[in-house]
Amino acid sequence: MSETLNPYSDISLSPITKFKDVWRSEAKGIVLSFAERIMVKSMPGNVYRILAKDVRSYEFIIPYDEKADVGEIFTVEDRDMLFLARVVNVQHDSNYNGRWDTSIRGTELYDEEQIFNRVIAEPLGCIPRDQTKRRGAFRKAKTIPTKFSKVKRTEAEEFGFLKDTMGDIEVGVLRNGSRDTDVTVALHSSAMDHHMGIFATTGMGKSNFMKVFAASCMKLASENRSEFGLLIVDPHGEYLRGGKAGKGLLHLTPYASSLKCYSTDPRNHSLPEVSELTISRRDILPEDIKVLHDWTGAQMDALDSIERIFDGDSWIDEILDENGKAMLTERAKVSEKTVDVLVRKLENILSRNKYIKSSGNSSIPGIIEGVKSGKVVLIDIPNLSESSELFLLSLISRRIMEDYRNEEEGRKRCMIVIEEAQRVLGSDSRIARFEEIAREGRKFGVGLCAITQQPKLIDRELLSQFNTVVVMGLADRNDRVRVEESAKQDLSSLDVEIQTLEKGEAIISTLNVPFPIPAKIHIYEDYIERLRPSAPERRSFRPTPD
Ligand SMILES: Nc1ncnc2c1ncn2[C@@H]1O[C@H](COP(=O)(O)OP(=O)(O)OP(=O)(O)O)[C@@H](O)[C@H]1O
Repeated sequence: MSETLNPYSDISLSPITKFKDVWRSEAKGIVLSFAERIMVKSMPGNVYRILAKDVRSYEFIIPYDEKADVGEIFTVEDRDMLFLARVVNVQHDSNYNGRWDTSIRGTELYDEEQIFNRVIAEPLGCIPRDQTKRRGAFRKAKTIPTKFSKVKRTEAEEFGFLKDTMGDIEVGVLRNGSRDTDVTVALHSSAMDHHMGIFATTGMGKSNFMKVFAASCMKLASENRSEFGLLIVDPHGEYLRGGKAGKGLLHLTPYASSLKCYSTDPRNHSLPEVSELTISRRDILPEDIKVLHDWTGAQMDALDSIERIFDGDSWIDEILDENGKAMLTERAKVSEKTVDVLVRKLENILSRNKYIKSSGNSSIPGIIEGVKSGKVVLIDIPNLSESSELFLLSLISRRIMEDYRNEEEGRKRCMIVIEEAQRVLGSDSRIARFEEIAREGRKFGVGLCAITQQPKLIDRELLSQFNTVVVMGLADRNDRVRVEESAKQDLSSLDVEIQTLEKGEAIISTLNVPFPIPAKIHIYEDYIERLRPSAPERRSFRPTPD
């Protein structure tokens, strides 16, 4: 049942009521009653009054023709305390106690003085009025603001306390409803080995987010402030030079020294910033190639036997040789037919993945060195199959984990980006390597950044290991529920807001910030312009003209 705005039953002043008349009256110098003043004070500067309801939900009303956006943050002023609350819903409401009077009033269907919008807002916390800039002053609200406290749209300076809680990896600005503020939103490097999930329906801005994130990491590395290296394996070839309209990481020329690129695309090999990707046969273990095919049970057993019988450095050469084949049949009792199929498949893999070389240098030591020194390492593999992508990602991740298991002074932590993460962290499609990193990577300083359009397919328990969640618009209810269930901060009340997010808008739940932050992610192309020093630098990579 809707609550009448006029709390004084003995005064027959109808709610939003007579606003305009009363406002005019005061302007004319007519003395108003206390209740009338409450109404009047709700008008200028869009100040409202809190009406209800409890510690978990506030309600106030605004004129029927005024807007409040889901996600917008309002401040409730209660003497020396400010309570912040975020709009979770807006409803049509009236003083007709739920029964709409539809008789014609003049030319209208309703009496406009009796109708209003009821705003439902979720408390975020409270802060002493004189400490809005002080670190740690903001805390959860354990009580409700006094009834009829003033409510108004939160001003930029009241977000001052948030500036202190932000981290070092800039990704966007704080969004207040649909309005962007000038408060920078930045993630904490220290939270990155606690894993990060980027969840969004297709086209909502995941790749743009990753490029902005990588650009900030490159900036930190160039300033010697990077705390972790970032590994990106890009099967779409969009991060290096950019896509059709967008720009790539190579365009961030001032920080190019913090980017290490490897590519399988010969067109990129002439660029001095890019090395040709080569993987040596010696780098590969039988377990690595398991992701490259749908092997039968017998073939899987044979691969396990190879691991036991042959030397890890030379097993590919040995198995391609007649003596090696014979050894496998004799010592591991693998049937000749299975050995033949296995060898044929292996030859097939080698001919399709030309970056696997029988001799020469491997890129892997350089990749690991790049990550350990806190750089962004980009592995550009356009036109390779999905299985080749997973093979490379899995192989490099294994080598990183092997390295990171040993203590090493001065080494930076590492974050591995996985696109379409449901393929490797799914309830039905897990790859042991990534499951292992999700569960225990943080012990060794290795974190995952899982990007997916379908978080509902990610294993529930693995998802709960993700301490930073960036949600960018999820149309599917099951996807939202899965993310809301596993996020460390309560996102359930933000369901409507998540459904209404536009491209590039996000809700970020992460460690060290007091509530899930509504953000507008920078557009990469604009952001790198901002990062560019005014004096142009001479670099060998010449971006193609726009
Ligand atoms: N922060 C942003 N602000 C404004 N527009 C954005 C933003 N991020 C992305 N967009 C718009 O959305 C489009 C799609 O972005 P992007 O390619 O990053 O989405 P995606 O989620 O990675 O898509 P896909 O799932 O198809 O790979 C961009 O071309 C751009 O027009």
